[in-house]
Amino acid sequence: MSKQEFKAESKRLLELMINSIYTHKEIFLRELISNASDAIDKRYYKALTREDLKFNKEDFFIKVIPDKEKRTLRVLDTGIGMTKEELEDNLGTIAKSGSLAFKNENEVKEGIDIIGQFGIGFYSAFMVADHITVKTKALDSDEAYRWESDGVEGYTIETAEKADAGTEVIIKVRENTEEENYDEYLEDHRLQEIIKKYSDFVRYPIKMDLTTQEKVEKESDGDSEDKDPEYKEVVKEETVNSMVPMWRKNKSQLTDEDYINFYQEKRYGFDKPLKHIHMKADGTLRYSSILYIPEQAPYDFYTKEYEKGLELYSSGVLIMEKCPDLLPDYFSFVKGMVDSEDLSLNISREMLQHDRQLQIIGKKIKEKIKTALTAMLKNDREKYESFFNNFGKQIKYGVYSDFGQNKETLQDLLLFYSSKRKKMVTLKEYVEGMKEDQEHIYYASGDSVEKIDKMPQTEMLKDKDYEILYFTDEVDEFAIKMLMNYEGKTFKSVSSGDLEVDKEEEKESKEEKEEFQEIFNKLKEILGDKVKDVRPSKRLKNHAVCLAADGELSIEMEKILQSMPDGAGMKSEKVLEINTDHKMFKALQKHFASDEEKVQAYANVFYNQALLMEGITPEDPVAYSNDVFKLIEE
Ligand SMILES: Nc1ncnc2c1ncn2[C@@H]1O[C@H](COP(=O)(O)OP(=O)(O)OP(=O)(O)O)[C@@H](O)[C@H]1O
Repeated sequence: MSKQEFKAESKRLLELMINSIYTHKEIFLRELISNASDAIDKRYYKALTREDLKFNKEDFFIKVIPDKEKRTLRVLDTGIGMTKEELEDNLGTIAKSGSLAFKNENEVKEGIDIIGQFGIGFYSAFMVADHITVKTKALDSDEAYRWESDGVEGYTIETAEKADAGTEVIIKVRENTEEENYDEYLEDHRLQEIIKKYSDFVRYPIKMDLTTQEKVEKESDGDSEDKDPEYKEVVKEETVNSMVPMWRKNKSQLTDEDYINFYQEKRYGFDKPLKHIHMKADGTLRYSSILYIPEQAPYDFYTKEYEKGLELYSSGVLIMEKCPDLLPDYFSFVKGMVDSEDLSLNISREMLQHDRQLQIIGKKIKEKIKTALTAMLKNDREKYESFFNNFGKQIKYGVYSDFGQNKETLQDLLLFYSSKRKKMVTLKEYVEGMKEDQEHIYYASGDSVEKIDKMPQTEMLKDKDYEILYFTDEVDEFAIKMLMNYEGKTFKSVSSGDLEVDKEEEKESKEEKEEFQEIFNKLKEILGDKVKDVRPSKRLKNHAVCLAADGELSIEMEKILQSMPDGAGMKSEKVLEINTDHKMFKALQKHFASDEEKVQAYANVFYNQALLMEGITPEDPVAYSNDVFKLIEE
């Protein structure tokens, strides 16, 4: 059986390829510039390997020249050029990459960054062009050639005139359509913008003739100021790209200022970064990265609109503006870039073929950020607290999310306000400061430090000199529940039914309960399902009542869950605690045997007062108010 070759309808294939591979038309310029840069690289390589060739860096550049009248855009280079055969081979065969062949044939050395590998990029120019001309003269050749094509009907090659070696690609820009504005590819500022975005770190200068306004110098009559200055348009050749990628430089060559400038130039944020991390890896997977911890959270940071990610470059050419896979969610505030020459790109260069490489880089990045934050916490507490103020919530979400997978990584980065030290403390610091027989890490939840400070439930612990951590973010208690314990110490809410502070006092409290059993039973009967229990309190000193919660769900958590669309059914097991030494309890005792109506009012007022102190509105404010009046009327 004879083997048949596949036949391809090349016209269709070309059309398909051009219009379905790329998401953004503007990348055609990135592709042409990358080809030009590859061509110069090849010439540089030849110069390294041949004695008779010199490579004077200044002579090698890429130039981008738009012409609005002719609707042409020219991209020229002083690279290696192409012979007639190479033109046929490389531009006449789709998916044939002369650059990949060059890389394979030559042992490409350090300092050469050949980008092309698929043999596709060139044709992306047909997304914006209806006709392309390539004029080229190969190094060491006397002949120049012109390749022309309008994309669908094939191409022609004929001899041409060209003085020096190199290539000039002339694209005839399409006319605007209703959906598409092609004129922008003839505008200086737009071209500049595209070059900066994708090709800023191409190693050779990308030049453009740019028009600027210059003041006309007039004959002046002494020192009077020119009230009516005249300007003229001046065209100057300028280099548009920055060329040297900062991340390739050695750290020792760079100052803090350089890193700040880079952050601002790249518009990673409008603030100043708190810290930068510059890393390079030279193992099997080579990459460099500059990461920043910003000073302030962007306005949309805690919204769904915020997109995390790092810029991803392949050999200095931008592949992705925000590559999310390089950052875990809990470090989503980190900005910066990664450049690697070892990425396996897909043909559009918009994605990677394997995410394994990203996983490896991402893991290292995660470790570096953690190390940097830990060092900041240790060596520059003020800076760390400012960081935590902005991004701490994200770290807490990190502890809580993914079923607590990352809690160990993150637990030592947490800070909470301490009742005792009146400042932020780490969990480690809390545990180190625990009283000898203290078993739990105590915390109190509320809207603000000020409000928590006044919570009746904190009275007794403070009195006995226990330290309490104040949880003011909604996520705090959820995160801590996920953490379960820290260095073997479990977390306990000041509102929990059983504080386990003083065993002796607890015994007393039991005895007391027996003494007032009848009253407490009655109160429970009146309040019904609203509370799980009514008990005498030992934690209260000056206040009459408070709410405590038995079980896992605290009152604060219930409030948060209630505000969520599907959290309405979640209820905490509320316990009404009453201070039996308080005047109000004594008043209740007085009426207990004689006035059923008053006892009802007391029960409701006690309960609703406790709710109010938790920031919860009574279910029936009118009934509550009437009950209050009933009690003060005498
Ligand atoms: N300006 C140029 N100077 C010299 N050779 C060029 C130039 N532009 C293209 N070529 C040749 O044409 C080939 C095909 O280019 P094309 O852009 O289609 O693919 P590529 O750059 O090899 O790969 P990729 O699709 O990954 O960009 C290149 O490999 C190179 O050999």
